[in-house]
Amino acid sequence: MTAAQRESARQERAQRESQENHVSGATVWLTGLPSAGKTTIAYELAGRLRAEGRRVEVLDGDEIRDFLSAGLGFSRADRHTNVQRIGFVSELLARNGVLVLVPVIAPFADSREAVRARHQAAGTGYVEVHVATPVEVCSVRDVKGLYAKQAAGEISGLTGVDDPYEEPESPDLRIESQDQTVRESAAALHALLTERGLA
Ligand SMILES: Nc1ncnc2c1ncn2[C@@H]1O[C@H](COP(=O)(O)OS(=O)(=O)O)[C@@H](OP(=O)(O)O)[C@H]1O
Ligand SMILES: Nc1ncnc2c1ncn2[C@@H]1O[C@H](COP(=O)(O)OP(=O)(O)O)[C@@H](O)[C@H]1O
Repeated sequence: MTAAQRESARQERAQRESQENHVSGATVWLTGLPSAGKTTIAYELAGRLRAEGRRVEVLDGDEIRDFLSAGLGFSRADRHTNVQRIGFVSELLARNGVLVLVPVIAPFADSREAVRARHQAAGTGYVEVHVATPVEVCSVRDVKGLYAKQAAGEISGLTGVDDPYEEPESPDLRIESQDQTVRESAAALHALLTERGLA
């Protein structure tokens, strides 16, 4: 079997599995700067969805970097590899009826597009959420002290400061977390998922 035939067979299998699963899973990717609120919103929403009886997983960026992406750094190539690995696992789970919340920076548009294309080819739902908290707010929150470390010259290559963040041009939802509570942010995303028949 050629590589093209293998890829075509893989896509057919993925589409068949997606159709056979009666509960529609999807990947919900929350992209944004460090301290934007991605993780907090993901866990708040996951709690609400689980209480409603939905199968949910959160693919937390930090956990992934401890296991699936252990050894990867923050170069452009490593971030791309990290995002593709997460996208691969997420699509597998989503295809099998799980609603997968992915609070991962994913700073490069081409990396995000490759993940979206993989979902599209398999017929698996994909929702992009830009947690669009401005860097001025993120750097005050500074949950992990990274902005302070960058300012002190202890680290470099911090997304949004001295490393690129390519904003999504047309996300399915943009959350301005600086203007609302965590519950309100999670509720906005819950409303979108309900509208799309995913929650
Ligand atoms: N240089 C640099 N730039 C950006 N982020 C950094 C960096 N060093 C460490 N961290 C912390 O790593 C956390 C996980 O990153 P991600 O896997 O989400 O990033 S990426 O999509 O691969 O770019 C990410 O988690 P969040 O703060 O939850 O976004 C950061 O806290
Ligand atoms: N509307 C909101 N949505 C999400 N987080 C918020 C909001 N308002 C304030 N925060 C706070 O911002 C911080 C975001 O941290 P975190 O979720 O770890 O960000 P990220 O995962 O994007 O790095 C938390 O301390 C959270 O309580």
